[in-house]
Amino acid sequence: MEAAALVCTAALVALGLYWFMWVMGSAEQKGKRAVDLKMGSISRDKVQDKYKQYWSFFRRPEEINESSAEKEKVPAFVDTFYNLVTDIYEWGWGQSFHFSPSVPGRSHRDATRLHEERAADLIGARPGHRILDVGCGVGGPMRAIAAHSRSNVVGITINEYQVGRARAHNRKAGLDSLCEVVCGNFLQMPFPDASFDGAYSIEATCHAPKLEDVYGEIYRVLKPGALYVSYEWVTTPLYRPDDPEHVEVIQGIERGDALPGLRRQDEVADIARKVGFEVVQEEDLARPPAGPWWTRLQMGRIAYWRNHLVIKALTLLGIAPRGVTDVHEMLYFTAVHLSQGGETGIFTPMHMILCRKPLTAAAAAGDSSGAN
Ligand SMILES: C=C(CC[C@@H](C)[C@H]1CC[C@H]2C3=CC[C@H]4[C@H](C)[C@@H](O)CC[C@]4(C)[C@H]3CC[C@]12C)C(C)C
Ligand SMILES: C[S@@+](CC[C@H](N)C(=O)[O-])C[C@H]1O[C@@H](n2cnc3c(N)ncnc32)[C@H](O)[C@@H]1O
Repeated sequence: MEAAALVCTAALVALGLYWFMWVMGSAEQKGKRAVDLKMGSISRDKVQDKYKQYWSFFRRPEEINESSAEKEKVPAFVDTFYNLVTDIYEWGWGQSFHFSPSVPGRSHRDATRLHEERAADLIGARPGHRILDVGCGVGGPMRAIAAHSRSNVVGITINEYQVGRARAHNRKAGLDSLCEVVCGNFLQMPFPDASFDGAYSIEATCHAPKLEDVYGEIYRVLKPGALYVSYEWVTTPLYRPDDPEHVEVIQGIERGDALPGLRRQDEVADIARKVGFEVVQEEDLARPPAGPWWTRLQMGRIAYWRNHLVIKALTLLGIAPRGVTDVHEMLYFTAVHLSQGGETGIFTPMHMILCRKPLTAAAAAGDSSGAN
């Protein structure tokens, strides 16, 4: 009898562990399981070192912009960052690596899709168009936009591992005839001049040390008359650089998100005009009546602790590589800083700017008008 009870208890514990670690996947989607957490293209034994290198580079984000040698290193460290975080993002957030305003009565998944479709509508994407996705991640937005507009979307990301993930997801979704993914640097894109009918970037250009460099490249590859929309990460006018608490929050966001210094909201349109764009519309999509984007991060507190335990256990069992716990801990603090940035209103991840490449070069040279 005692032996039977022991066997039953052992079976229950084993079942519980299996459920906790293998079945209970992400907070949002069951696309990625904890046991499949890799660290991109980094080999298992290098994860901890790579994380340390990343952290020592981005620990003092304010210093990166002071030296051009440091600025040049940014894309390589951003690539390392996405090797470290891509699987954790997919596991704990889903295939769209961005925020969206919450929509009462709708799921996060719906709110995410609506935010993505809005970008497609703003640039008038339609069947037959060739649209560029600047910094495409694993392609969540690309698939939503291709399915919504039936346009052909070409995504570019600096991270090879994301290219593989995005292509696999595209195939699985049956959208590989509309979606293409290229590995490359958006500061020097491998596309001919005037080869796209439209472009968008969702929470990606914040990784560029100089916004004019990426905007200049997007301008180059767009056809005259084509539209470009971006959801930008910026500090708002409520941010006070002389308030140590504000500085702590903003630097926390920069460190944990591989950002070489956040820009101010009022800088973005000037930069777009500087490279030749006409600014058609500009709006912080996080402002009321939009629902708060940061509550999704806060509601996940219990999920973070569960995830932390799962990752710790998998590391102890030798299933997840050493270093994953450090990356996960960094992300936890990033989430705290992001939600403080949202609550205080000093930061927004969705400052929307809609730009047009003028039809003629003369119009581009002559444009110094403001947004209309
Ligand atoms: C645009 C960027 C990324 C934005 C977001 C998609 C990510 C920013 C912070 C990430 C996360 C923080 C906490 C993680 C949590 C500890 C873990 O258990 C599960 C995943 C997180 C929720 C993770 C998910 C993605 C983010 C919200 C930047 C990089 C420009
Ligand atoms: C936060 S993710 C957003 C991904 C996608 N837009 C989404 O919303 O799911 C930022 C993306 O920008 C890409 N990126 C950052 N710097 C880049 C660069 N210099 N060249 C190309 N891609 C870059 C990253 O690889 C990543 O795919």
